[in-house]
Amino acid sequence: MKLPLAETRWPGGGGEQCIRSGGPRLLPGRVKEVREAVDSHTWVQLTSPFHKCGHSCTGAPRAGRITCRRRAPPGAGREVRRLRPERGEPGRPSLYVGGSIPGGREDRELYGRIVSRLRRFGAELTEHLAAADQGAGGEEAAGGNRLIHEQDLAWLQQAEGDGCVEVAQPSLGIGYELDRAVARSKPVLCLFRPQSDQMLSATIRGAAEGLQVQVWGYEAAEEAAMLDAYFAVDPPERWLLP
Ligand SMILES: O=c1[nH]c(=O)n([C@H]2C[C@H](O)[C@@H](COP(=O)(O)O)O2)cc1CO
Repeated sequence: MKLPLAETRWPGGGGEQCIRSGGPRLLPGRVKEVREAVDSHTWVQLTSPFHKCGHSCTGAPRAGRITCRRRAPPGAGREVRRLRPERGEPGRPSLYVGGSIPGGREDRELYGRIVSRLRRFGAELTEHLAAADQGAGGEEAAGGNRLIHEQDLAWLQQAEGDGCVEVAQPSLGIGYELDRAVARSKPVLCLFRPQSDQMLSATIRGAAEGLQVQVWGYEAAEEAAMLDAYFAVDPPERWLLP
């Protein structure tokens, strides 16, 4: 996936803030990445504000930015880092959507329709699922697989509204996400297309339990009606704290 937030800055330019290490507010997996970014005089986008500076800071740190004002060695700062953007919108319940990446590229348009319908009900956190430039190998994110895993789980945790997973394409990743969602008591709608020529795992069928995990059969082109019906009964706003 090509991410728009990857940028390069020369240290010392334009009033950026300075930081030596990420500090305790960073996801643990990102501390190394932040240190590397500082050392290589690149900058990275973070999801939370911070203020832990070993150099001289000017003004208030800006949320989500990190840079180093040390003198750059020749050639430093040219690396373009590919990062995942911040997700969610204040005041709207955030929703998680999952679907197979390696097995589901032919369903990308369907995933796209699910993602855009879900936006009616909340801020969608995992829209990269339907990204046009996403190959079967998945994303290329700075920080690699560990970052993808940690950030997906962070988004899952962040989701106030229900999760929605398209389960027609067998996927270890979806099974894992479903388990994590259940462990965190997040309601999940699993959408399965009986006409997909796939067998839905009995374990997933058997995971359906009351309101928390629901498994619905549908046909492609019915996804909007399914989501409307699901959220009509269980609007995600109820998950927002007052
Ligand atoms: O690059 C990725 N980025 C990513 O967010 N995922 C997550 C989102 C999907 O809901 C889930 C799919 O898992 P799998 O790749 O095993 O089909 O994993 C999966 C990959 C690559 O497998």
